[in-house]
Amino acid sequence: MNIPIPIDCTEILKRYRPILSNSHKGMLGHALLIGGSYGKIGAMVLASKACLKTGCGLVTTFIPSCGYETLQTAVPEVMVQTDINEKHISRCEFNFAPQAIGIGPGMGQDLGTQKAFHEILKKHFTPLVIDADAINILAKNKKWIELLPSKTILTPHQKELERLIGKWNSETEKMEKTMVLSKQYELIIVMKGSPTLVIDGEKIYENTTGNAALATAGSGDVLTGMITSLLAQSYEPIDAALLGVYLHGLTADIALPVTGYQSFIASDCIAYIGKAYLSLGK
Ligand SMILES: NC(=O)C1=CN([C@@H]2O[C@H](COP(=O)(O)OP(=O)(O)OC[C@H]3O[C@@H](n4cnc5c(N)ncnc54)[C@H](OP(=O)(O)O)[C@@H]3O)[C@@H](O)[C@H]2O)[C@@H](O)CC1
Ligand SMILES: Nc1ncnc2c1ncn2[C@@H]1O[C@H](COP(=O)(O)OP(=O)(O)O)[C@@H](O)[C@H]1O
Ligand SMILES: [Mg+2]
Repeated sequence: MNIPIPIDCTEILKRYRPILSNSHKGMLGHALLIGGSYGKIGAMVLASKACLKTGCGLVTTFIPSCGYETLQTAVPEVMVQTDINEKHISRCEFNFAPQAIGIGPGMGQDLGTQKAFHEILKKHFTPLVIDADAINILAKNKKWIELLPSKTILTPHQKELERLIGKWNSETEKMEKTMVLSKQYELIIVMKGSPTLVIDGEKIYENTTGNAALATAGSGDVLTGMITSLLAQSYEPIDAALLGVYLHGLTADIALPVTGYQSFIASDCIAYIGKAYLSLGK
């Protein structure tokens, strides 16, 4: 097994691009986040706010219509397009060309939503981040994995990974199975946990930031928004995955002396993205 490459400050500074003084929002990417369902619009509030706070110029969400007012009120900077269905996504049609799409947070797995997701995979070749229920839907429809563009980023937690690759008997077997999937379909797999590992074919990266404060509802939804933001800003997919995971962990490390472990919530993760960027020192 290859030795993991640490995702530390040195590795990140090789990949991080400071903002140009003449930047305008049109140069900083337009991200599309697709997800949410009745009772889980919060996942999209978190993901879309994190996407903006990570530097994307424009962010549009596509959600079921029940979430319209909630999202517009919670994050006025984010644009909202709605599905014809009230409670879950059933037909995903949008009227612009995003630089990156993040899909899955809070989306649910209704059969209509599965069909809509299949249509997106058949029609769009935009750089993709696949999380949560989008991973669960792929696990139920394994043939659809072939439709993912090369270097699509998947962000499973342990249970989602198990749904995707099946059970394992040891950590080594878990890694081997994940690497097989990554190599077979040219996917970048962010194995979320403590620590988070990023698999890109033969390469294994191990994150050095983050702590148990992140064990809180919605912190993965925030990570999806952050990685989608970096992809939309034209980072290479592997750089977007590594920088996203590193900054996400840093928010919790910086916040810890203020919030402690227990009171840190996903919204704190978003609030500390600015300090995480500043700590890169550029
Ligand atoms: N405010 C909102 O709108 C929010 C919306 N959300 C949305 O909800 C949807 C469902 O997402 P989800 O991850 O909660 O459900 P699911 O995939 O069944 O996993 C749960 C089970 O998996 C396990 N497990 C989890 N993590 C693990 C780990 N690190 N290591 C090991 N095991 C782990 C654990 O199993 P256990 O250990 O209990 O057996 C647990 O019971 C999804 O769309 C998401 O985006 C949430 O983000 C919350 C905020
Ligand atoms: N003990 C921990 N140490 C470090 N990071 C953690 C820990 N627990 C959770 N995390 C991180 O928090 C995030 C949780 O993601 P996920 O389970 O998808 O949450 P949600 O679906 O509620 O948004 C992942 O990035 C994971 O690595
Ligand atoms: Mg999650």
